Amino acid sequence: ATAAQGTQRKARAKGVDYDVIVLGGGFAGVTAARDSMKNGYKTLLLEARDRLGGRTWTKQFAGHHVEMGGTWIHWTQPFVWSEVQRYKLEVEETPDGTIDPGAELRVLVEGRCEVLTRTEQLMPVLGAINKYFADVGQYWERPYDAAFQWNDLLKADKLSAAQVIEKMQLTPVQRVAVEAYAAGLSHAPMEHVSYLENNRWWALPGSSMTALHDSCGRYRFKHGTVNLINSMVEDGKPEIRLSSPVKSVEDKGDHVIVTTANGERVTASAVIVGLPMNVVQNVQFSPALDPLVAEAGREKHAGTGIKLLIRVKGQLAKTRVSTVAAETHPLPFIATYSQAADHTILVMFGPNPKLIDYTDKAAVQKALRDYFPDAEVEAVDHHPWTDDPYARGTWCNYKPGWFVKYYDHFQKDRGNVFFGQGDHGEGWRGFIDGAIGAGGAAAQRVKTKLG
Ligand SMILES: Cc1cc2nc3c(=O)[nH]c(=O)nc-3n(C[C@H](O)[C@H](O)[C@H](O)COP(=O)(O)OP(=O)(O)OC[C@H]3O[C@@H](n4cnc5c(N)ncnc54)[C@H](O)[C@@H]3O)c2cc1C
Repeated sequence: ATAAQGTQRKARAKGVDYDVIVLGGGFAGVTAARDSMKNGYKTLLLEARDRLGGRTWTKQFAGHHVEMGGTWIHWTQPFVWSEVQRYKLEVEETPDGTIDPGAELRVLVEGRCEVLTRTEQLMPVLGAINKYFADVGQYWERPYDAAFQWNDLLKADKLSAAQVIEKMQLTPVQRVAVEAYAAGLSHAPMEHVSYLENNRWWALPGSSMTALHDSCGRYRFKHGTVNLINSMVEDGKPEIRLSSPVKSVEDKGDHVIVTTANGERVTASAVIVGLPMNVVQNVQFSPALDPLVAEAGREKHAGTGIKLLIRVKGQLAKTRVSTVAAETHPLPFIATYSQAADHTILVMFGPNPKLIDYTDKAAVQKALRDYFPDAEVEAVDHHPWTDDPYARGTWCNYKPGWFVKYYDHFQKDRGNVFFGQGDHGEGWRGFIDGAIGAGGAAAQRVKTKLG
């Protein structure tokens, strides 16, 4: 991303360096910084890494540009889609990523690989997945308004995916598919998967499997998520300091002092926090963070899995193909990411990044051969998001019991410190869309405060 011209502007209040300082340069922070500049404020964005984008990262892998983190977007996601329209960004389709009639589904079950191709083989699996989500209307008639059915949410808050699936009458094949599906949405082991969170995803695009797959696995930025990050930066031109991890934030009442680990000290009238839920407590806030916000960060949201990119020789099947297995298998959910004449890029989502050494091509090939006996793995890559000190997790999903425990404590502004974190909020929380929404809303609240 380009650095900027924010320095040319003067802060409005006397005695401060900036009107607004934004912490974190993911989609939430970049949106907040762009909007603050557009609102007329001298704005500084402080980012710990040497790049912007946070949990999105467009990178080269085995001859393709790929996304190591957040990837798919859709027009049912209002904030990101308005950016796509605003900057006229191109999107491209993913060749696969769906389990629907017409595709081939390989299921590892009871030590064998079942290949489901015909509609009558696939329908019972799709039916079971539909059944898993059958209660959605009871909880999420309005997925942007948790308060609307709050009492119903509280009743189901403690339910894990594992508990719900346990009570369903399923064939072994159906069970594997439903479990892989629930764990795939949450990027977490089954007992950490909140049934309510799974249902929220189902409700958001319109409570159908086609709509869910289209919104979470079909369309992506043709020139990468970095294309939108760069468009926002060029548009807003905030001042940006990379490699500047924030250490402390002190609200003095009429100004806020921000100190970085490099020892820089900058002041502003307002601060917008765009940090991930799982690391926000590493910054020392004065006054202190709400203890429950810090506790949630230490406990960590459910998203702790791995997204692995695998380049394999040739094509694995004649049709579109996806695979599912139990969560104890190293590769429990695979779809096609890109195709070329002589190779295929697969994307794999699993709940446990430590199950095998995912940097080891041979280990990945061995596991892949459970589905495709002749598969030849040419390259693998992933980013260890859960070990990454500036993320400590993948996409945000609440654990069972979190609505009761934490919901009322998230996203509460305090004094001159405003919380615009993509891991919080209503609707597509935990997505690129939710981050843009949260950052934009925080910038708007700052505008109301500063005038
Ligand atoms: C593997 C994976 C797959 C995903 N798939 C999708 C998908 O397909 N579609 C989708 O919409 N979403 C997806 N997501 C989720 C999406 O990427 C995130 O929800 C979104 O990018 C979060 O944006 P954010 O700005 O809230 O947080 P982040 O992107 O994490 O940004 C926070 C920033 O704060 C910085 N930071 C942390 N600590 C400090 C500090 N002390 N000082 C300064 N800066 C700091 C971080 O370096 C980071 O840049 C996926 C995420 C992952 C990891």
